[in-house]
Amino acid sequence: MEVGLLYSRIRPDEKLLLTELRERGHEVHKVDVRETTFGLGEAPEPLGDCDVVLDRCLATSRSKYATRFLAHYDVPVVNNPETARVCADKVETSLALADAGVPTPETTVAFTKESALEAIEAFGYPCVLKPVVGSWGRLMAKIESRSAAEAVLEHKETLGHYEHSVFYVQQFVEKPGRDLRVVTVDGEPVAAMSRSSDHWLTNAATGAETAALDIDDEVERLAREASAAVGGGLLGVDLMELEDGYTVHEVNHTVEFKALNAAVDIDVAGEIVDWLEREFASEEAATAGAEA
Ligand SMILES: Nc1ncnc2c1ncn2[C@@H]1O[C@H](COP(=O)(O)OP(=O)(O)OP(=O)(O)O)[C@@H](O)[C@H]1O
Repeated sequence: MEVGLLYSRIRPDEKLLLTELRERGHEVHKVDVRETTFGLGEAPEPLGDCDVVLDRCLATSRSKYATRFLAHYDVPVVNNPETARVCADKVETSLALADAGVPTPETTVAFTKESALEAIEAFGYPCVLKPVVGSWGRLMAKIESRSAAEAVLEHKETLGHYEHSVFYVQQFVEKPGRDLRVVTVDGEPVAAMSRSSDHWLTNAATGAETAALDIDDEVERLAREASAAVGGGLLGVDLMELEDGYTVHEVNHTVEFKALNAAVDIDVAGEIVDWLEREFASEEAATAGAEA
């Protein structure tokens, strides 16, 4: 297979994928998105010749448009632009999950600080204010009082990027000190872990402790449904445990899996490449890969 890897920084996750692809004899083209331009005609070389391009861009704006261009050139891309569009934006994700009947935390969106304050008061304290675009728990605020709400809203309105004037207010979920991450390929769970922390932010990027997780039927079903809701592909579905069931708070479209790979006995990159081969290798490429 010829695989394009669109990146701006090669993280350990990309290294794992590159190693796995090369060991299997696939030809990999690393393309730095910062040095590439996308026109309306032909695909930039060498992306046009690839059997599949992996979008591993860090910036959601780059992911969103680059995947769109690749689809325009008829080059298969993981993830597809619809998935990237939905997952890159927390409002879109919440709507997609709600439309599909997947349980997700109650959320209200407001466009001024006055109406955001009303939404916060309606949830009561604590509640959560999240940037609509962003990851690694950055700029997420747990709001514990009206005075804190007023201060954060004023900061966002005065100092924030224009996206910060979309106020995404969410119920605070009383989770048991951890959340769950399931990596899926077209809905099929590959591996899962829990991420525990004393901090309310329990994602691995904030230094949470990770542990392998055997998922139950309910988590598997929700991971499948969440994947389908956002358009499928290679995803990280994040869930929190409730007293009775689960709630899906995020679906990641350029999923990091280094921490997961270290936590489980499964070769996550290997499973991902197995899936890429199944989905995107032409018959001759698959044979070449098998012979290598
Ligand atoms: N509504 C909520 N109630 C309680 N805790 C929450 C809520 N939403 C998120 N969290 C906690 O905050 C962490 C980060 O949340 P979220 O995944 O939405 O942010 P993010 O910036 O997109 O992070 P990442 O991209 O690393 O997954 C979660 O792992 C979870 O522990």
